[in-house]
Amino acid sequence: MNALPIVDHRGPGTTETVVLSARPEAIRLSPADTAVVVIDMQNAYASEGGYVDLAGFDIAGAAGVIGRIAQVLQTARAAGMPVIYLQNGWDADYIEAGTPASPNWHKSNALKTMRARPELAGQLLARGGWDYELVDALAPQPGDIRVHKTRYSAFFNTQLDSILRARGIKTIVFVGIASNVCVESTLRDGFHLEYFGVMLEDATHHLGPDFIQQATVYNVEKFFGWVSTCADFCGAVGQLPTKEA
Ligand SMILES: N/C=C\C(=O)O
Repeated sequence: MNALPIVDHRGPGTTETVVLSARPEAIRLSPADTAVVVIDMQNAYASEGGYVDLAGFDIAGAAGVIGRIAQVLQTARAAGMPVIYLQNGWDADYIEAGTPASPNWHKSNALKTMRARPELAGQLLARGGWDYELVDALAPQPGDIRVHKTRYSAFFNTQLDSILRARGIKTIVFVGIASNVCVESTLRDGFHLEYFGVMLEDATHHLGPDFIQQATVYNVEKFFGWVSTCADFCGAVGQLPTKEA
């Protein structure tokens, strides 16, 4: 029987690789060129009283995602994979958010919520505020990298691409919120920048109806990358030698 296909973008001689079970096919990972990118795990998107909760989105699934992301990050760090946190938001004066000349001004649900509820002015997604901060349960560890972004895709107006290329990263494992907004936007842009994107579907959470998560998973699996799970990632990467911190 023919062996199942395994995607592998490395040349001969790469050591320390594992095969991650994924859809539509398994993909080979190496800590030498794989990073875990944590999208927007901020109070704004995952905590009660944060921006998306105030905007009326259902964040009930966020707590489970936080626990699974914590497992993924612990496993990735032990294997020596870079962990890169993205935080979405703007300066306290919202200069970076744009004006009515920017579609962000019109589409950002954070900005629209503050315009509808003036008592929230200056509180949502403002750098330095609680809403913008990462959730306590996923506090960065020594060696982790933090990148600020001002739009959905982490590849616009940021140093993410050069941070990844400067480390020889070719594969990005995505976790975080929101699956269908910042996660999918960044994974799609990563595809066009020649990165192999892997979405850990149970370590992401969507904004909107449940079918939205299925739609993003379908898009990634069919057009932009690969889909796997927290358990498969930890099971595979957990087999790699532990790197000294
Ligand atoms: N990030 C995902 C959505 C938003 O910021 O409104």
